[in-house]
Amino acid sequence: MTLFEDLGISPATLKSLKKMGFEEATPIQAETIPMSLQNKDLIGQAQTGTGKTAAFGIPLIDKIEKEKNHIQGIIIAPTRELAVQVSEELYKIGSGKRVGVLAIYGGQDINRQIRALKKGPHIIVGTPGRLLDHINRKTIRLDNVQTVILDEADEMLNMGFIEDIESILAKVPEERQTLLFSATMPGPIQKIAERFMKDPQVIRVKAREMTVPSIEQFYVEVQEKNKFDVMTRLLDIQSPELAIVFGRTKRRVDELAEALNLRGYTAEGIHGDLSQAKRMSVLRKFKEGSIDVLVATDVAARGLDISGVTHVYNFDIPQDPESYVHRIGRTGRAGKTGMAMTFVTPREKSYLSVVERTTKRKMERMKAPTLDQALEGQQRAVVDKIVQTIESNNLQYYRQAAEELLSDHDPATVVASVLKMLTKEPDNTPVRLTEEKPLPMRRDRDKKPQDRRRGQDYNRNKNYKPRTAAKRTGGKPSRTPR
Ligand SMILES: Nc1ncnc2c1ncn2[C@@H]1O[C@H](COP(=O)(O)OP(=O)(O)OP(=O)(O)O)[C@@H](O)[C@H]1O
Ligand SMILES: [Mg+2]
Repeated sequence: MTLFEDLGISPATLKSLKKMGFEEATPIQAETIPMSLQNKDLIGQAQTGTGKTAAFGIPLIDKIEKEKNHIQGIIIAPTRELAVQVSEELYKIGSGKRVGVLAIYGGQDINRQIRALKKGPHIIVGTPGRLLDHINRKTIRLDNVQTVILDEADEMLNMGFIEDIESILAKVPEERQTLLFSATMPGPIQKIAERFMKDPQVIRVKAREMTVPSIEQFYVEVQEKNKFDVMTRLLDIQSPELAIVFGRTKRRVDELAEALNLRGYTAEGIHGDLSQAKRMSVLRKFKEGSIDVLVATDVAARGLDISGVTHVYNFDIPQDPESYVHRIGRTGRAGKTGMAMTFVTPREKSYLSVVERTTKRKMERMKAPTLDQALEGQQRAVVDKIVQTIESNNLQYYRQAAEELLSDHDPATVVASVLKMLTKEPDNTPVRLTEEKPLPMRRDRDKKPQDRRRGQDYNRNKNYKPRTAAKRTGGKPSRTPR
């Protein structure tokens, strides 16, 4: 166990951590904070949900010279939502010291950002495209930046952001500290390290598995055409508090969200073709619990930290093990437990073993549930709710009606009809889902990272040409405005 007090952190920052309820440092924090405070270049890899944000955020905040009103640190993140989330966490860590943190991302009014920049923030968290925009307009100057952090570095490489990042780093003084963090560090990340870092230390938190042990992992073998029914039955049985469903493409995400709504679930999709306002509002509703199911593409959910996500459904099996790790890592965060279900069609079974080999963890087989089991699950959920209501013991206004009912009918009949009324019976409303082409039979183990994002373009760099996407869909990949 490592206490933050033993890591050389200033009292002001320790005070903020206390306020945030952080009692002890996680392993990646314990290992990287002291080195980072000494300005070393680092590559930090640790499992999802283990506090990498604070691992780079705490020393960054600590090193900020408060009186100097210029940008001293920048953090680059692959998506707008992640930039916002990271800036919020940093703001909290820096609240004791009153450090100025600003998120800068595409889809938000640039003039508003320029006004905020004039106030002299110490730290900027941004997406590559919009950061570059401001640099070119000279509304962001990086001459005094001492620390650069790439969060989800491997993802930014996948998305084709490398040239944007290179242009940004060219404006930062050479004698900076550069940090790279992600739960996955596939081979090509070495390229970034060689290009942008000075003799980086690699810190990998030693873990037997690449995924956290507190996530139970299952696979369900199912034919493509039965996937949706199986998923809704599982949702009925498992009754997640909050669930994330992953689909392979943006079209898939839209169709799944619509289909789930048709069957009576409150679901909304999130992906790169939606307006920024819509993306933000969907996430807000999901966090507040007014949506139970968030349907997402891989990219949309990278790094997101939403408490209360108890279940992850891989409706389409991910194309590579890294995506799997990040997808299921939306649950089981900060020591909580979670459950992940991966649907696999017979043709795609080889992907399952590739995932298992990489994560060094076997998924347990789960049988597709029957309709009866789904009904049972729903009933159980209602029974639980009734028990909770009994325990809350706030029933005086209902007693008289209850006693009248019981004088005319036997108790079991009364309770059974209440159960029937409250139970959401499994719903077979027909839905329309365009069949996804199965993933190609797997031969090559090391696909080029650029080939991964078929149809998933998300704030992507203009120089990025998703070769396979254009070919397969016959259309030009769209691009979200910066
Ligand atoms: N030392 C700590 N004690 C308690 N909670 C912590 C601590 N450090 C971080 N957390 C909380 O744990 C959660 C996960 O942290 P974070 O989002 O930084 O994980 P991550 O390692 O970046 O995951 P991912 O790989 O998915 O991006 C957050 O809610 C964060 O506030
Ligand atoms: Mg993170």
